[in-house]
Amino acid sequence: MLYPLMLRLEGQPCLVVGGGQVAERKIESLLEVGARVTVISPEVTPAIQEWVQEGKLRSYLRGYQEGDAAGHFVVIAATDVSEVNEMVARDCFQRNILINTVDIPPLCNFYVPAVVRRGDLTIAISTNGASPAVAKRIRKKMEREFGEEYGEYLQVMKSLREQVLREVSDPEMRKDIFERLADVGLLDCIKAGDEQGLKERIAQCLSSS
Ligand SMILES: C[C@@]1(CC(=O)O)c2cc3[nH]c(cc4nc(cc5[nH]c(cc(n2)[C@H]1CCC(=O)O)[C@@](C)(CC(=O)O)[C@@H]5CCC(=O)O)C(CC(=O)O)=C4CCC(=O)O)c(CCC(=O)O)c3CC(=O)O
Ligand SMILES: NC(=O)C1=CN([C@@H]2O[C@H](COP(=O)(O)OP(=O)(O)OC[C@H]3O[C@@H](n4cnc5c(N)ncnc54)[C@H](O)[C@@H]3O)[C@@H](O)[C@H]2O)C=CC1
Repeated sequence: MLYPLMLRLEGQPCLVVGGGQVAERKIESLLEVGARVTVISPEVTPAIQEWVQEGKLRSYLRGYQEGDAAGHFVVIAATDVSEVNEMVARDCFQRNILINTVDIPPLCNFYVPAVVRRGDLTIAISTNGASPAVAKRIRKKMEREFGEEYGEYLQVMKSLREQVLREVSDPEMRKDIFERLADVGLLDCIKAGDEQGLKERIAQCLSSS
């Protein structure tokens, strides 16, 4: 069984070995969260080439050499040559580096989940490696269920939470208010563009404290 984590990778050195379709997908998700990405691969896809030209990542256009993984926080071994991916994984296990080996699940100490993002909301889906295709399908289903309104909803909830943390000193009372706010249908108001209803419901929750 896997332990789910949300990692803060901003500014962290991450290495992707290989520059094909799978590497491209993993690089894109690393760049999205502000990781400092290096790619090592004799050849890269046009999209990766473009990111390099835009200065979004560093590239070494050559094969992986033993020890290249050293000094990285996260490494993704994404070549189409299993022996190379195995060497990368070995380097990482020796150094306690987080390693995702795209073609050999037992040589991963983490898997990449399918992800839905709506502002501060992140939904990560994993099938424990049983079926990435199913993870993708569930991701698409969740994308339909959790619309863009969740971004605004969580912004509202976040600022209300900050306000309550500032203004209400009793933790029990705060907890009650947060649960009422989460329960009172603010999402529906946002979805319907009902500003008035939103204000009324918030006021109701805050005043009955
Ligand atoms: C173990 C894991 C390691 C890791 O990569 O982290 C892994 C391993 C492997 N994937 C393979 C194949 C495919 N992977 C995808 C897609 C995704 N794979 C992702 C994650 C993971 N894949 C991890 C487990 C995640 C979990 O726990 O569920 C996703 C979620 C995240 C991402 O990669 O960004 C992303 C969907 C993102 C999205 O759309 O939302 C598709 C579908 C497609 O490409 O359209 C196919 C073809 C269909 C199929 O095989 O199901 C193969 C066999 C290759 C071969 O046939 O040889 C292996 C190796 C093996 O299983 O041995
Ligand atoms: N985990 C996942 O999500 C998935 C994994 N896979 C697996 O991922 C592997 C890679 O798939 P693709 O990206 O489609 O392959 P690809 O053929 O598009 O890319 C392979 C890349 O590896 C590079 N490479 C080859 N030898 C290298 C070396 N010695 N050092 C550094 N880079 C080297 C090549 O230059 C190329 O850029 C496949 O073998 C497949 O088993 C496939 C689909 C999904």
